[in-house]
Amino acid sequence: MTIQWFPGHMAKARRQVTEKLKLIDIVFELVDARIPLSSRNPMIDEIIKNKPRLVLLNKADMADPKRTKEWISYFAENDIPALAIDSHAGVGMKQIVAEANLILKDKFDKMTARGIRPRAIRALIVGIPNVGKSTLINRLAKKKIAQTGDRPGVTKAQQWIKVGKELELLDTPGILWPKFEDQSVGLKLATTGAIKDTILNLQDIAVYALSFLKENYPLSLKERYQLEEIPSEIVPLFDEIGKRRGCMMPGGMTDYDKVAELVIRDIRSENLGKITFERP
Ligand SMILES: Nc1nc2c(ncn2[C@@H]2O[C@H](COP(=O)(O)OP(=O)(O)OP(=O)(O)O)[C@@H](O)[C@H]2O)c(=O)[nH]1
Repeated sequence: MTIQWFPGHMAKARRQVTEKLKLIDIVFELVDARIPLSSRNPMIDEIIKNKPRLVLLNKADMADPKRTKEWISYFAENDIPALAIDSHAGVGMKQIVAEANLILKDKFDKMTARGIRPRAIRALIVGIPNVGKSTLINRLAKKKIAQTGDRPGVTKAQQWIKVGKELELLDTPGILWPKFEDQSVGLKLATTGAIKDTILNLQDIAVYALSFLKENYPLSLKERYQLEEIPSEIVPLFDEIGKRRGCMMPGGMTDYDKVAELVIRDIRSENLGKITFERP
């Protein structure tokens, strides 16, 4: 479902998350491992304030493992614990519980010392649309949780989902908006499929993606499209890919829309390998 983020919706989404923060011990901030900055909410620090937090770099199966390591170090240097996970396959689920236990150890030890009976850690998943919140909840719950959604504007009763004995999750995640201010953020969100293609021009997205790949993953580009050399200009690169892939119009002109579509599809289905679009 696409959400139109108007200022009123943002305020409401923020209020809903703020309300839920009162109920929980820790926030699991879900980001896309391929674009860990662009897939973050720009106001997240201000919204969650000093609530303990664990950043989860989701879809790590699609990201460049070398870059994922760099990102985890980057977050650690900023005193934010982070883990790489793949909610789709269920990789990293045990580490989430272990890491949450570690982060909250002091708080829970103090509670025990004061004679408060140990209880499960309570967590809330937050993230921008399409980052994998429902997939993660279902993975952790080990069953499919009904998707009633917590769209800005829709309210429902809170329910806890048990994850083993040690963790409880709020069943509806907090949905927050991405950064929109910066054109390159929009292009990255579109390239990875986080926002609908119709919002941005397909050729613009492909120009961004191909320019990035040319600089950062030239070998993947060469291999996928059987290019001997990568043209230094973007239009000849479109032409070359078009020629190799039969994206031509009658009369021998390159069908640029078709090339754009093909490239974007290839990126999203990992045909160009594991790619990360941002470095710390
Ligand atoms: N490869 C891969 N795909 C994932 C992963 N997690 C989620 N996905 C896919 O990403 C898409 C979006 O996942 P959802 O769980 O619906 O995302 P969401 O954050 O709940 O989205 P909204 O309901 O729009 O807020 C789905 O197609 C998932 O299958 C992952 O770790 N790896």
